[in-house]
Amino acid sequence: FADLDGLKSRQIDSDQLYDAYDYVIVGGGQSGLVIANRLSEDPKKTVLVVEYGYFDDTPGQLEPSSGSVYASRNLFNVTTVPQRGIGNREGIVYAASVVGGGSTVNGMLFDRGSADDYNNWEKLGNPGWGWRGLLPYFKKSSSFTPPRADLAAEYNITWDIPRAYGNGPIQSTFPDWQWPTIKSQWKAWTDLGVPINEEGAAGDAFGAYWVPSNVDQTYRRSYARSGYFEPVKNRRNLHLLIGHRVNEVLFTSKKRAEAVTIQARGTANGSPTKTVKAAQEIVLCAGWLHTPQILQRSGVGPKSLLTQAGIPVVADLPGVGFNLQDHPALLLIYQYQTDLFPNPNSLTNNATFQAWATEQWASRKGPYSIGVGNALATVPFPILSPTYQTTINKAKGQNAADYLPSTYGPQNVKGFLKQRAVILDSFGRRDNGVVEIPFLGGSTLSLVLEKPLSRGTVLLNTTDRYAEPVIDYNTNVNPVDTDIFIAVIKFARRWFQTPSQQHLTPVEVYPGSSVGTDEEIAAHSVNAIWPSTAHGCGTSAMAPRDQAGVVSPSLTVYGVTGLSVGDVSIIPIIPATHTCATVYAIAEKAADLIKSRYDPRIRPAGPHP
Ligand SMILES: Cc1cc2nc3c(=O)[nH]c(=O)nc-3n(C[C@H](O)[C@H](O)[C@H](O)COP(=O)(O)OP(=O)(O)OC[C@H]3O[C@@H](n4cnc5c(N)ncnc54)[C@H](O)[C@@H]3O)c2cc1C
Repeated sequence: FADLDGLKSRQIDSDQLYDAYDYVIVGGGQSGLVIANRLSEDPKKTVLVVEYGYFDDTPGQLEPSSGSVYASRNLFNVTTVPQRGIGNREGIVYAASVVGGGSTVNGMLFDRGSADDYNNWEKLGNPGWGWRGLLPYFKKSSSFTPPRADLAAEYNITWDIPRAYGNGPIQSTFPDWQWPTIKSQWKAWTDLGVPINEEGAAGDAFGAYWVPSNVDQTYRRSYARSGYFEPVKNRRNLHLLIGHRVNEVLFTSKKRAEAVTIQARGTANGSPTKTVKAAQEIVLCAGWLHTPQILQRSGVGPKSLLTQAGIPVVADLPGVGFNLQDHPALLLIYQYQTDLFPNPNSLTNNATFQAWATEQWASRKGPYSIGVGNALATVPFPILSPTYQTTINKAKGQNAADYLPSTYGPQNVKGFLKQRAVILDSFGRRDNGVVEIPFLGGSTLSLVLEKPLSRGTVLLNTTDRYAEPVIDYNTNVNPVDTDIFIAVIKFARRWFQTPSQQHLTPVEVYPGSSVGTDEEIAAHSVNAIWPSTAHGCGTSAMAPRDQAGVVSPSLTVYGVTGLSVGDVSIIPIIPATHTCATVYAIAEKAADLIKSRYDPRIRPAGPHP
């Protein structure tokens, strides 16, 4: 950050705010900074970004080895309501509050969903949002540098740059290190009939595949701030106001979004606010948790909720804050009794190895470059379980409303049924996964549910609209989700017992042999599942309006003008991937769509209506 002062020159005080900008972007997180960069490319357009968080310049934040330590200062301090599907436990909530948002704090695993996942979005009635419509934006946002040739050869690390990457600002590569045990783990997937794919990021994110980290070539975080914000620090037409919260969007009598109200962070609710106008558009990028909250606070949301909160209804949109999805997960812990040396535990239980690793890292080499790992198995249902068809039939036979929150009205149920139809098609496919199993050479596995049927809500606190919203993931309420957890635990146990892993002598530690039957696994899951792997999405979904959609395929909010959403909350169905790369593609596409509204010469890339 040699040029940090230059970077921060785009940062303004609230008394430097103009009265009006062409574009006002709410949230300077991951998507907000992408869109700010693209919209300010035209020096004649003025752009304001309002961000609640601050800059975080802590070096540890930028290293892969800090990837799993999520600093609380960069996250909103929120939790869920008791989750009835997991024994009334409260769930941890991950929502970033820092310049760069989730891209500043995340685990830097940089993967994409399968082509089928995005094609499902298009099938819901969102032309232009299938794999072909998004690939140009995946490419535009990212670039890839191959790893060391000897490491790639030894571990058979594969990639395909022409099919997957462009010259985009977010850099990605593989670390300088792999744990030897991972070789047997790769073979174990083949033992189980899981296909190995050369390049997951080319639409083939199913089976087992290598995934780069979003780091530069010295293994430092490559994120929205470094990739999209620092390079535009000299643009006079771009302002960033940090440490401020947008409270509401204000509408004209003709329902045109014309301004936002802004309050300094740390001041009491109800304190004076500043009002800033947008001549062209207000773009909400406040993330899955706060984009719906701002909409609801502004009178755009389910009428019954708004009425209860005493907020005049501008547009009755039952989907705002509904359709909440994430990837719930649980742990399976084994011990390799005859483990290879070194292994991931060597960093904590072997002082000599640790000292060597620290010395290596001083020259940006060795195990500390590895972060959260770089290999995933995203397992299709027909490979995961011989009874997958029974589960599909069970889901088809369900009365959907029985498992949705009681606040879901007819439009919400209709939207869910449309989703369910395409998801169940994907359940039967071999080119899309229902669970994800990350592996890196260790013997603790997170087993992650990729296509949950349970849906939750983010609802305005009706007695204090400026307090954090009420979050309910509704985790594990649909019994189909439990069935898939049962299947993945059994499958992962088989994986440890494959011939390829026997020389490591794997022994199960948790949950252990007392959890064997399906009933026992289901009961265990209730106590073991956590609701979120930080992939919250869906709360301002892109879908037809009569299916509880909040935004159109152009990302404009239904029922009003001058207002759009460009962040993770527009995702209609959670893809089987960590969401960061997808959010870059969404934000790049959002920027093109916004520009094209005001400049007919600009055509969004890919097929589009
Ligand atoms: C801890 C964590 C770990 C993750 N790990 C991974 C990973 O390894 N790989 C991966 O692919 N994905 C990961 N993700 C997910 C991914 O990073 C997010 O999906 C993505 O960053 C979301 O981008 P966004 O722009 O929608 O929201 P964000 O980046 O969260 O941006 C929203 C911004 O809006 C601001 N804001 C909120 N309310 C207001 C308001 N009222 N006024 C002004 N500003 C406001 C917030 O402070 C925030 O900066 C992780 C996420 C988290 C939080």
